[in-house]
Amino acid sequence: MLAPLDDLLRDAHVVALPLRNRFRGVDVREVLLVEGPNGWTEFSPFLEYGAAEASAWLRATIDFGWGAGLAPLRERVRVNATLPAVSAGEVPAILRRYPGCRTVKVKVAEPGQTLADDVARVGAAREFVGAEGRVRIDANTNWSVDETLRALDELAPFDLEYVEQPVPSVAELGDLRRRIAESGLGVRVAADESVRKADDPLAVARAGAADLLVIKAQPLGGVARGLDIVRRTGLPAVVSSAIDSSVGLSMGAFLAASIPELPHDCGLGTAAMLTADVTREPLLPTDGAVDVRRVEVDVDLLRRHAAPEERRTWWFERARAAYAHLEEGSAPASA
Ligand SMILES: O=C(O)CCC(=O)C1=CC=C[C@@H](O)[C@@H]1C(=O)O
Ligand SMILES: [Mg+2]
Repeated sequence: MLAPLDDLLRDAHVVALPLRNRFRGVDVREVLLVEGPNGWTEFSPFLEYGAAEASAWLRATIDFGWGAGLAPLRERVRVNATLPAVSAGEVPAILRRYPGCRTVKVKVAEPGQTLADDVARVGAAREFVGAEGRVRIDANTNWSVDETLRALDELAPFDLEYVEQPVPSVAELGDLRRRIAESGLGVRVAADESVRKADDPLAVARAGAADLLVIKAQPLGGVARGLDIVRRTGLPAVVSSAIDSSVGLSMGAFLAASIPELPHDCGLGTAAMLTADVTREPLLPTDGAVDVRRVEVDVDLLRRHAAPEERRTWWFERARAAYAHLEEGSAPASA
């Protein structure tokens, strides 16, 4: 049962949170926040997403604010550091914002950069975490299978934990996985966009095209739906953020806490990427982990970081269009 839209939007706030470093082309993260009976919840699909895709995010928003919720299996979730496509020299200062984290996820294949830039950045990350640390890379579908194999060969000295969605399609992921096995490169393949942007989030697992899944709470329709995908695929899962405020990160933390086994650290440390947040107690990584807790939004911070009125109007219209999809029941299967 959907909460009435007016209930949803009546006291909603839209804030603009600047990032410390550009990430996925974003310098300022706009999010809509609203308080439901369960506590604060977030609606923050990336700006370029249409109403159909955004409807899965809105389903998550409603569920986290008004839904039944799941009892967490743990109070803390180990998280990785997230490294944007910065120069090797900037790496230590950024990674020091993730105290106690033993895993680093490195953005690679940034448009306009070279493989040499990626090798230098990954090398700096491996140096920072040491031999016991874990290093993973995320190319966000920007490579071909051949480019991925070449990159993995160049990056072999850094002993990668896994490569996240280097190529666009399920078929290419499957082809890459087979060729990695043949080559003896020994790098696992994680699916991300092939889960959260697919009409059928289970297809990549059914195709045997990934060793593990990146699971994001808002894009997949919330905690219960995210857990259902993990259960139905039987694959190891890494719960990762959508560069949300601490409110959306809290949703991700509850999802991570609902999954019985977490063999890889989760991508939920991204409050450290924000120069501002909406709570006096942001969900920042400490001792390599984040709390599984709801966050108390601070009214003064909402006011200080409020987006301009025209942006609030844009977000309200966006929520209405996404809600219309939910009401028509035409939300994508993954929602
Ligand atoms: O997984 C992490 O370490 C942080 C989250 C993260 O990397 C992402 C969040 C949202 C969209 C993408 O830019 C990116 C990803 O592809 O996983
Ligand atoms: Mg990814």
